[in-house]
Amino acid sequence: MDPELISTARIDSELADLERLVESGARVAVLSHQGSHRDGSATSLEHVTEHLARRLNRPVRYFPENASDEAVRVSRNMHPGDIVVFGNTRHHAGEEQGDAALAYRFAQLGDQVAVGGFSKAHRAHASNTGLLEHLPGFAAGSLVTEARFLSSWAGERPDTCSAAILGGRKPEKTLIGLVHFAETCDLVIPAGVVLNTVLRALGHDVADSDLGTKPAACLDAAREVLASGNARLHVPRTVWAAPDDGTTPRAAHPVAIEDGVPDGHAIVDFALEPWAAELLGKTGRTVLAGTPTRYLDGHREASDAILASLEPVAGTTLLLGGDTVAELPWSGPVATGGGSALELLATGTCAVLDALRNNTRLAVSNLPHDVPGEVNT
Ligand SMILES: Nc1ncnc2c1ncn2[C@@H]1O[C@H](COP(=O)(O)OP(=O)(O)O)[C@@H](O)[C@H]1O
Ligand SMILES: O=C(OP(=O)(O)O)[C@H](O)COP(=O)(O)O
Repeated sequence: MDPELISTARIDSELADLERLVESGARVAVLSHQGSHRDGSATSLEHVTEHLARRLNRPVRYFPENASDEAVRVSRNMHPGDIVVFGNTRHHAGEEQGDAALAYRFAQLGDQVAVGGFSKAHRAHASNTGLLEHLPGFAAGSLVTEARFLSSWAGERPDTCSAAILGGRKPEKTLIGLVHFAETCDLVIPAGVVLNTVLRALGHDVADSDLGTKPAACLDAAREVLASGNARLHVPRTVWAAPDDGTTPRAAHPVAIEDGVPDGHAIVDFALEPWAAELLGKTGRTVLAGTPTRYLDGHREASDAILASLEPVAGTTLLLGGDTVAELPWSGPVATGGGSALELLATGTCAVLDALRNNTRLAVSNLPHDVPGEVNT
């Protein structure tokens, strides 16, 4: 595997669709995302092209732009069966803002959209919902497969004991996951940044613990969940705190939560209470979204205890999310989307699925002639 690709699961889930398209004579312009314009983490996707070419056993070209006249020229010179990966959509500020002019430029690369990439189906971005304002589109097999698979996990199951473990760093784990599963599950185990937020909402000192990218909104959501009293929440008596950036496993030490996390320290792990481990072993359905601890940095106690309590059996346990699936040793059922899967489970839909439903009108009419103005790059 390419060392830059920690996990290829999300790319590989699109291979069958790409094969089907080229075999039917389509010219395939691939638009995909990684990182963010906001923090400068978006990089070239050339290494992805190499992986695709290897897996598809056919040439796949890379063109680093996607909204320029040159990119449109490249797309118009493609032949049936060609695949070109265009530049990372996150190089543009307008992508995550759902900028209409940028979406229009993306739409010049083709004449229909096959929407895959389930993991970003909850984002109303220029390259997914935006593009569907301008071109007729359809759900690629990868999107249909994940959405259909997850539908059996939606809703409540009063006939069985259910649990949710919510970890990781992204705010969706709190804003969607904690809020939703507190209503529908018998046991919720806050972990990762969700745990730090819940401990803070309970009035504990979490010192320099990571509170994610939307700390205020997540804190409000955690307070509401606690005030509702709906959920049986696991709150550990002991957490593991590490100084500095927590990357040295031996530097972590146990801290009684009542004593508060020492200054200059951050929570990196926690001790799963025996009653929760026992209950997890008896659940009929458990969802785990977000790595529970700083697993790759060697902080593994709670993650290992949780995984040891779970059965890797279809219909019983589901692991959700890019990093979660890539980081944890797990051979059971998974979904490649984290936030998108939580959104689908909580609301029954996602931004992209809604946009596809609205797009049927466009699919039978002519393409729009009104060209928005400036591209926001
Ligand atoms: N206590 C913690 N503090 C900071 N980061 C954490 C903590 N626990 C887990 N994490 C990090 O969360 C990351 C995964 O988060 P996230 O991106 O939300 O998951 P996913 O991609 O599966 O949706 C992991 O890389 C892990 O190191
Ligand atoms: O949310 C995502 O994955 P995740 O919820 O599994 O972390 C998608 O990769 C979307 O990426 P983004 O969070 O950069 O918009």
